[in-house]
Amino acid sequence: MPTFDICFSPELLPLFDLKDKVAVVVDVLRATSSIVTALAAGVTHLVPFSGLAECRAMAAQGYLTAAERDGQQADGVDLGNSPFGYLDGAVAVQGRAVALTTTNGTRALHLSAAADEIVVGAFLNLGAVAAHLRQLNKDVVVVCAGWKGHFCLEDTLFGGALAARLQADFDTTASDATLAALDLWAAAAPDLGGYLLRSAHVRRLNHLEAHQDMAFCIRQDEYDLVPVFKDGRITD
Ligand SMILES: O=C(O)[C@H](CS(=O)(=O)O)OP(=O)(O)O
Repeated sequence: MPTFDICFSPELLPLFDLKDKVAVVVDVLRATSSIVTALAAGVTHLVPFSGLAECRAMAAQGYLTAAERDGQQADGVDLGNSPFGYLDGAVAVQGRAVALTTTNGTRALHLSAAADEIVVGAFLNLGAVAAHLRQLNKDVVVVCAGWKGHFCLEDTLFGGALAARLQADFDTTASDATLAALDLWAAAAPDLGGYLLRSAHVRRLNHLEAHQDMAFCIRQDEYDLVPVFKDGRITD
């Protein structure tokens, strides 16, 4: 049986050997939820950047630019980090490519480069990711983007939810991280929204008046797509 492990923060990635494994990068609030939503809304592909300047420069190549720092949309770009940016019609996204940089999510994607395949996970595409992993039948590491290197509840809960769906097909008992995430998921699942109200990121989003984002990002199985980060691009 393939193994299922969880890396609670990108800072812990040096302890993991991603070679020959599938990395599922997750940043529920909000980068990977926005990536999944962008592709569902008709974006052709996304290119994640670490730096703002490189991201902004992609406008010259016809890209829409999406950039966020500390939760706020950066100056001089088309979109921020809210999934609603791809849904509300203020910017026409259908058929466009997007250059993206965020505080935590794009960093986690780049730091997972050693993996055999890098999958973008969110509650929004939880079932599609689970089905894809079952099909690949390889060892999995969920890479939680966390917040500026710190552990965060929402990404860990995604790891627990994914482990719960894969318990019959993967060894989810070998790592304490997975066992802890499964327990956390069991505690939170009956009222995920209520549970997450206590989390630091939800408090940050509420402070930024991005109240609807959490409610949207915790919807499960909203989209049946599996974004993969390969050769610098994220495509479905
Ligand atoms: O925009 C977000 O949700 C975060 C930034 S912060 O944690 O709110 O400062 O970025 P992400 O890369 O999606 O974690």
